[in-house]
Amino acid sequence: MSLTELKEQVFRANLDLVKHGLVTFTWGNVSGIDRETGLWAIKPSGVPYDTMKAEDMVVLNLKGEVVEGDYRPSSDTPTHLALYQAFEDIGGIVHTHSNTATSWAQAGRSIPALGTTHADYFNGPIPCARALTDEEIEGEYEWNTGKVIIETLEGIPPLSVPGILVKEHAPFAWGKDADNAVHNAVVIEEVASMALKTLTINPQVESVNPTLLKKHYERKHGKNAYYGQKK
Ligand SMILES: O=C(CO)[C@@H](O)[C@@H](O)COP(=O)(O)O
Repeated sequence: MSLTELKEQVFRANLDLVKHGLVTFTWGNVSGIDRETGLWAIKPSGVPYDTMKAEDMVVLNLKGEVVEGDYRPSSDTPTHLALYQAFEDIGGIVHTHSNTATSWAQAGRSIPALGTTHADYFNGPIPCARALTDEEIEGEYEWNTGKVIIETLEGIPPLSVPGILVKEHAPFAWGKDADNAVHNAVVIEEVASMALKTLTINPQVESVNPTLLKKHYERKHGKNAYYGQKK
């Protein structure tokens, strides 16, 4: 993929956050990586979405060095870098402050899998990573945010649970590319909202039947997936 194509793809994915109502002002970012070259692009920090252009995307390598771009990259760049370094399967990352998912994060609660909408995308609860310590906040804060995400995902294949909440902060989502990561960020907000309503209507609900969770997850993502059309 050319750098122009990568920047265009990441730019469009960032605009999709606006289209899906996942960002207020500049509160979010999307990145995407070309695994063949190890180069990745992320939106510039604090640039309004309505004036941002594809050529404003900042390109970095997997050491975190900027290789192209006139702007300062997203403030969350070290978090994205930590995740790309740790998880070779992921090709795109999204961070938002979408309302309901952020409310779960602020409450420090994982989002339980309560039904098939959730199970179609997440093979289990959407975990809530711990809050950062004072030392982690005062040190390399954004890098340490990546570190607590990686710590929370230990033993979980990242594409089977393509997103997480960070306590006192907000959601992060990922996917096979930038578009897929945005798709998963939309799903996180939707299932966060549904779970909140479900538990408001009936606080006794605990979890979807695990057999139903497995069926729905595997029919979309399993070895013998049959949802949708053959590629
Ligand atoms: O988390 C926050 C703010 O709390 C940031 O992710 C958000 O404002 C987006 O910042 P950038 O414009 O990507 O630097």
